[in-house]
Amino acid sequence: MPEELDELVRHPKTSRPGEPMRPHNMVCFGCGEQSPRGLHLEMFAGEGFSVVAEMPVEHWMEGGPGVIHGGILSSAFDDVMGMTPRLIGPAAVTVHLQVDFMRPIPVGETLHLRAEILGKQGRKIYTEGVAHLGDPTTPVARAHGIFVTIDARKHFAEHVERSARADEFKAGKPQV
Ligand SMILES: CCCCCCCC/C=C\CCCCCCCC(=O)SCCNC(=O)CCNC(=O)[C@H](O)C(C)(C)COP(=O)(O)OP(=O)(O)OC[C@H]1O[C@@H](n2cnc3c(N)ncnc32)[C@H](O)[C@@H]1OP(=O)(O)O
Repeated sequence: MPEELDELVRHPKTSRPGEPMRPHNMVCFGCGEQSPRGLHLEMFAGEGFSVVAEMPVEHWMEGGPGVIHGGILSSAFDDVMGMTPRLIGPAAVTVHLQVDFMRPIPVGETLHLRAEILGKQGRKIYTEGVAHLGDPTTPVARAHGIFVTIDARKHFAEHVERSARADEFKAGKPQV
């Protein structure tokens, strides 16, 4: 992370600590409640510049016998960490995601995820994610990611007609 960082300012309209964060797209694999095969993560604003979520580890998420698949864990981190830019304003997309798998994460447990903004420089937002199984002093995974702010309308303009919700988006309802 660079040494010279911008000041972080909470967006006046973002969720307050304890309040739900609005999904960025109802069919998002991570947080969309209408995603047919998604993680259906419900996220809440935490203290400071953080977002928290809980994810029950279900059988369909299995990778090694009885434990979570690494890609599912990475997806969960991507989405929870990807929600943090909303605390300060514009939408941002992942350009870099690094995951440390520290301990096995068994099926049947509930994964507690917390993501926070470490710093911002220009369009780049540096974030960290931590996951535990109920005891915050024993993390089972950690992630670091860089998100870059975008003009969402322009960024998705070329692809939006492939969306499961293309009609709504094209009708000018970017209400997500
Ligand atoms: C009409 C429709 C309306 C719809 C409205 C819907 C609203 C929805 C809202 C919000 C959605 C949020 C969704 C979150 C979902 C969870 C997160 C994901 O899974 S996202 C999916 C995976 N990610 C991507 O698909 C990005 C693919 N990448 C790109 O498209 C480009 O790289 C982009 C646009 C992000 C940046 O490209 P450039 O050309 O604009 O800018 P450059 O100069 O390349 O990068 C900007 C800065 O970032 C650094 N950078 C870029 N990549 C880097 C990297 N890999 N590592 C480190 N730094 C990197 C660069 O060095 C540069 O830094 P320096 O400003 O010069 O200091």
